[in-house]
Amino acid sequence: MRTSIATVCLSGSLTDKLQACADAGFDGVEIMDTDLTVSYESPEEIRALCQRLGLRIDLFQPFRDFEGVSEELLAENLRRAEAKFQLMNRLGAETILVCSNAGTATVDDDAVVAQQLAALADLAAGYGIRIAYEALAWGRYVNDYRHAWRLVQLADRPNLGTCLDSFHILARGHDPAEIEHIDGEKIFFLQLADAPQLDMDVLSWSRHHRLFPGEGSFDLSGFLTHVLKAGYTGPLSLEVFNDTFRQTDVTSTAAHARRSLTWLADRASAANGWSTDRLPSAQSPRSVDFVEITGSDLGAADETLDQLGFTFRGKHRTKQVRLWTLGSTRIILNEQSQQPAPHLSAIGLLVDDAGQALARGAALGAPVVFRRTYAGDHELRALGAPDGTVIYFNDAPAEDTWVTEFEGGQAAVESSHAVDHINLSYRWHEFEETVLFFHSVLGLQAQTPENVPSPQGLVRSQVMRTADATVRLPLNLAPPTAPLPPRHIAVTCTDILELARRAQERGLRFLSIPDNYYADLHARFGLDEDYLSQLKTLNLLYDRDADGEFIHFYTPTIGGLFLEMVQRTGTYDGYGAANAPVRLAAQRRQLRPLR
Ligand SMILES: O=C(O)c1ccc(O)c(O)c1
Ligand SMILES: [Mg+2]
Repeated sequence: MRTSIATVCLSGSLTDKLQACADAGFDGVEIMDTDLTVSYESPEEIRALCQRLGLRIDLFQPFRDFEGVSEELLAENLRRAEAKFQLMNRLGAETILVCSNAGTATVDDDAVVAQQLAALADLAAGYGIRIAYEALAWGRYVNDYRHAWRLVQLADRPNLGTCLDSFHILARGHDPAEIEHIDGEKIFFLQLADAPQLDMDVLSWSRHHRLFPGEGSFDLSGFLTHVLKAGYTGPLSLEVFNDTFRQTDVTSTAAHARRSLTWLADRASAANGWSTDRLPSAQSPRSVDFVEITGSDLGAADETLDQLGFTFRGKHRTKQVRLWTLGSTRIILNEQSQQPAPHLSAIGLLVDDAGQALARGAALGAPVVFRRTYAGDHELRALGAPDGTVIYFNDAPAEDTWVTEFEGGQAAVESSHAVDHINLSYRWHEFEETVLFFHSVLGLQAQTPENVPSPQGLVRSQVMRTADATVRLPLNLAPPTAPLPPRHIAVTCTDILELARRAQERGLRFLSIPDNYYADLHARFGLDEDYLSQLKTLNLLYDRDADGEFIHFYTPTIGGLFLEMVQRTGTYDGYGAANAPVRLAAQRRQLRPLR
């Protein structure tokens, strides 16, 4: 697999971008015309830099609004093109992307348009240049890849081919299977971009919301399969116009981009039984093995866990670490930290093969985290998620392995309590990369995102989970100027009223819910007065849909996190989304800004 990336995906100057592309291991680049225009380096200097960095200039782009025009405009467009061909000769770029006319086209006649493309190709031939013609989804007359391909066939020039861009094809809902009818040698270039499913005009969707493969909802593995089956042998190139990636650190975004192609090539190979570009197989987590909370003073966490009915299982024999459990929920309190505020620092996952999970993550560029272990301690392997949260893998039963290292606590109490979900919050620049991390490394599926209003702006919420929903990670994206919302661990129970009452007796102060919420609950669900007043007394929240009910409560925040107890009835599969704004507003009242 040869890889390439358009300079428009990244922040910085052209030279910054080229350096970052080389560092990330790309083989080539698509140089955007404007990136060169705003550079102080000459085309020869950029060419020499690319050579030194081992980058091929796979494409120069875009050339706009060429075809389907009057004779007079055609002459002007050919003059404009010739100047770019001369520039490309200096740059050492051999292929130019010509996108379908979205601005000045007045002639909707395939014979005429093909003739004009043929004239352009003939002019380009004199400079040794190839034309890759791309149908923009919003092209005036040409906006379907099949139409662009018909025009390329009609024009019939050896140096004229087509450029396929997954965004334009999939955003319009055009069937990608017909790509297999195109002669592979005539697919001069392939651009790949994912995107979330959005209901908006296609131009804005394309210019602002494209994502790297694996981060959106397009079936790019299926798309790539069609292109490869057609016989395309050129580079897989990323062309992702995205408002966030244009601002994020160029080096890490280039690495993030490169990882998305490693994942995609593996997916396509796996789907087709090909042996090339394969990664160690994804280890879908079976369950949450543990959650670790770190901070220099975790006394408040001990108190809260005790009030919720967790069992203290003891102190670690060699480290300043304690363990609390409730059923299969294991919470580790780690005081080996300089950072005073308690925060959710690590998640342990039970997988079938921890070595394989680690190898896959490492092959996808996730840092392997080394942890000092003492003689006799069970060794857990770990990767760093993009925000630094550590993900541990265990493939042996916890109670028989690392749990035995804790001493001086009480015996385990059998119960059905388990981790329901772990809610993780992120800053604006960490989010997409985290989605790609959980999807590519662990095979978690992204659910449809939702926006939750908070007093400091909209919080984007996107759940990532295993196919069987045993491991669920709702990810929250903080508004850019707001403090990071606290993270939380939600634990299941079967009798939440009883559990809440006992917790209250032990002194737990629940996150206080306003009376207005209960008036709204009454209006929405017509709950029995007595039940409603029990919910209100205990600060419980309630949701219901056709599948069942969801009853839950929150503890006050402890530094950067809190706990939630939840009871699901029937097959309720949500997270009480209607209650999230109530929680965010309630927490705002008691929160001071974090990190
Ligand atoms: O948004 C655009 O104008 C644009 C330009 C060039 C491309 O290859 C493309 O896919 C979109
Ligand atoms: Mg494109």
